Amino acid sequence: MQYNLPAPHYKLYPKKQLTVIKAPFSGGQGKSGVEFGPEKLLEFGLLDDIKSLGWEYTISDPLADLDTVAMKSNSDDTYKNCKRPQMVSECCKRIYNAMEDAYKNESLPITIGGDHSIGMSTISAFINKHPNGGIVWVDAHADINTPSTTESGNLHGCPVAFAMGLDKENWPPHFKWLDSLKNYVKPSQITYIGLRDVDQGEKKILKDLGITAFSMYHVDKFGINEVVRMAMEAVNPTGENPIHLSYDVDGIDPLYVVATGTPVRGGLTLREGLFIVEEIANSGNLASLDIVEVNPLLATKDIHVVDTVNTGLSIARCALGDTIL
Ligand SMILES: NC(=[NH2+])NCCC[C@H](N)C(=O)O
Ligand SMILES: [Mn+2]
Ligand SMILES: [Mn+2]
Repeated sequence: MQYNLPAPHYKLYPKKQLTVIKAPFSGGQGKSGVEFGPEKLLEFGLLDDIKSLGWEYTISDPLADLDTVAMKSNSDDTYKNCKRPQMVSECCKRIYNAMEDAYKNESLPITIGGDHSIGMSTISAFINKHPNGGIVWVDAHADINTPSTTESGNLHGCPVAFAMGLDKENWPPHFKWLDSLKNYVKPSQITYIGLRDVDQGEKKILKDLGITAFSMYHVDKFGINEVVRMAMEAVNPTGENPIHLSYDVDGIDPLYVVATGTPVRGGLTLREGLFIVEEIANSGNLASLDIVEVNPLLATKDIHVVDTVNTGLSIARCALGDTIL
């Protein structure tokens, strides 16, 4: 006997077409290796997984002609506290355009990183395509520092603030293109799951703006099923609006995801992490997906790379309709 449960479906993509956007990018933080994330996900079989779930794919490689190594070593590329704004801006603009093209072709964009600074483009592109959409951001971190609050100066800790237009007076001038977009993400349009390392300045922003956020405490208190239900209700009260899922693999506990730049203990179990994705697939509203912060160089043992990359692949498969039964 099997219970009749909701199943994955895709209201926005009846033709089951998707675009893999490669974002081999590490300029939003200091460690090297996260630029090899996309390559590893592909090497471990992302495209076969996609095909076997009945999707057709195209690949978009918007950074292909950039010398990101040279860009990263350019020591002039700082603005006030922010590290590498020119590089981050140039790469993010290209990823924004790649997202826009995918949406235009009715092809589900899956952006594979690379560090999470690219989230500023993916959630901006999403909200400009779907002004009533909702964003679910799975992460140990809130990534909502502004140029004024960031302590590290790493822009992968700031993408949400940029996409919301916060602290514009202090933006590096390179981010003009983002400023000229029609829509910013509104506080009611984003929710977090998995938080456990939030900076003081970020806590104040979350509180002041009234952003719905579910930390690991909430997951323990209510259970993942209820947290996902509340999160979906917060950003998509009618249940009809498109959803963007921005998935930082460090949302999942470092027991499963070792090879990532800013691991924090006490995270989601692998199953909790995948359940979030399954529920979004079951809603029928998935519009786009990011999988970021896989850093294959940050592992002392091969098995750690295997675990981390396979976690990334599992996220992709759950999003695309894989089910256990
Ligand atoms: N995408 C990430 N892994 N972000 C980590 C951010 C850590 C810290 N809050 C910072 O702003 O530097
Ligand atoms: Mn994170
Ligand atoms: Mn993140």
